[in-house]
Parts: sequence; C-alpha cells; structure tokens
Amino acid sequence: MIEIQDFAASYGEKQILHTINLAFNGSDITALIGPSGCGKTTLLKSMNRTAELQPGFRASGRILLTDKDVYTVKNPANVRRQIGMVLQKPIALPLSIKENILFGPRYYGGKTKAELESIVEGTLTSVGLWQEVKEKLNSPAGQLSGGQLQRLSIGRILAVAPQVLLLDEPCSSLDIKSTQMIEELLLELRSRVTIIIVTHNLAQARRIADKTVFMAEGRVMEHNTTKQLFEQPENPVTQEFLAF
Ligand SMILES: Nc1ncnc2c1ncn2[C@@H]1O[C@H](COP(=O)(O)OP(=O)(O)OP(=O)(O)O)[C@@H](O)[C@H]1O
Repeated sequence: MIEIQDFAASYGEKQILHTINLAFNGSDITALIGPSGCGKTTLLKSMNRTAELQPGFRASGRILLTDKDVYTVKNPANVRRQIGMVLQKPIALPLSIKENILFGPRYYGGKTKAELESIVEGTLTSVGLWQEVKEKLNSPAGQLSGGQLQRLSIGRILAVAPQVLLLDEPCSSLDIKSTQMIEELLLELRSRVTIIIVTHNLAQARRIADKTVFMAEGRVMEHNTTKQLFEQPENPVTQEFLAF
C-alpha cells in the first residue's frame, strides 16, 4: 500500500505537481496517463526519491509506504530498494547477465553465495528469461535484444524484493511481441508487488490496469477503475483527452 498525501513538487520556481492525493492498493496495477509534460514522470520519481537527484527539485507533503513517510527516511537508497523504477529505455549495466541481476543484492549485502545463486535463477525465471539465458549467464547483458533487456531491467529491480514497482513507459521502444511479454509479466507480478505504470498507450492501460489515474497540468483529474474511467469518465478534461 502506498499513499500520497497533499504532495506538491517544483523544479526551481516552476511548480510541476499540485496537491496530489492518491492511494494505491497492494495487488493492483495502476496506469498513470495524461498529456505530455503533465508531471507523470515527476510523480513516479518523487515516489522513489530519485526526483531529488535533479537540481532545483523541491517537494512538500507526504508519501507513505506502509504508513511510513518515505521523505523521513535518512538514506534514500533504502526507499529506492522498496520502490523500484524501470525506465523507458532498457538499460544493461556493463556487466554479465548474472551480475546485472546480482547488482542490487550485492549492493545491499547480507546474502550467502547459495542465496545469490538462487536469486539469479528465481529472478530470471520470474521474468521469463531463464530458459533463454541459462547457458550464457556470464555473457555481457548488452548482447540481449531490447525486449529481453527490458525484462532483465525488471528482474534487476525484483531481485531486491521491492514492495512497489514503478514503470515509466517501459514498452515504448519495444515491438508488439516484446510488449505482449512485458504485459503478461506484469499481470503475473501483480500479486507480489504494487505496480504503477506510466503509459502513453491507452490500449495498454485498458489491457492490464485495474485502476487508472488521469493527470493534467500537474493535478490528478480522475482516479477510478480502468473500466469506469475509459467508459464513463466523469471529469470533462478526461472526456476531452479520451475523445482524441
Ligand atoms: N530536471 C528538470 N528540471 C526542470 N524541469 C523539469 C525537469 N524534469 C522535468 N521538468 C519539467 O516538468 C514538467 C513535467 O515533466 P514530466 O517529465 O514529469 O512530465 P510527463 O507527464 O512525464 O511527460 P511525458 O509524457 O512527455 O514523459 C515538464 O514541464 C518538464 O519540462
């Protein structure tokens, strides 16, 4: 469960997010949609405290992860472990496939060699890559295709067992087949982790999201079940956005 209370954020003098109040249920997939520049990415990055890495970022309000405000956590790395984020462009760390998965577990430490081996197999299996890569775990991850790399990126996050998985347009550079595999993967993961996905692909939101949030100009305009929001939007701004 993650809850955003009266959250606002600015870059320098420019206010990007205005009084955001949202609650995300444990085992839901929520799609975050809205026009370009409305603040979707800023909201995701605020949730896992990566927005503050940008110069001039300021925030107020609270973001509660199981009742604890993430902005009161001393070391933001501990927030980023609990709230992982997958970016638009699949990223391979310049390491082997296996070491990409082990990057987080090694960083946070405390695992035996046997536990690390089991994390590699378990994680690659859960992202549907094990059969494809089990013979070449020590090969550079950069050799994988875009779709495989995006699944590896999701695996790299899952390897540290986060409570929340944020995805920022994860399929925008992928073909239909790879997109379908990522969507199936997210549907499978939903029981393990709260998923919030920014997407410009409205059909994708309709296919996989239980709930949808529509944002415009840094504000939440509507938050509802995906079916309700797409079939009977209540806010005129949502209606106008969906009419195009
Ligand atoms: N590091 C930054 N410094 C200053 N302004 C920024 C920074 N990052 C984003 N912005 C501004 O914040 C606003 C919201 O951007 P954001 O990327 O959150 O929107 P978005 O809804 O995700 O857009 P898109 O759908 O195009 O990815 C935009 O006006 C953008 O120019």
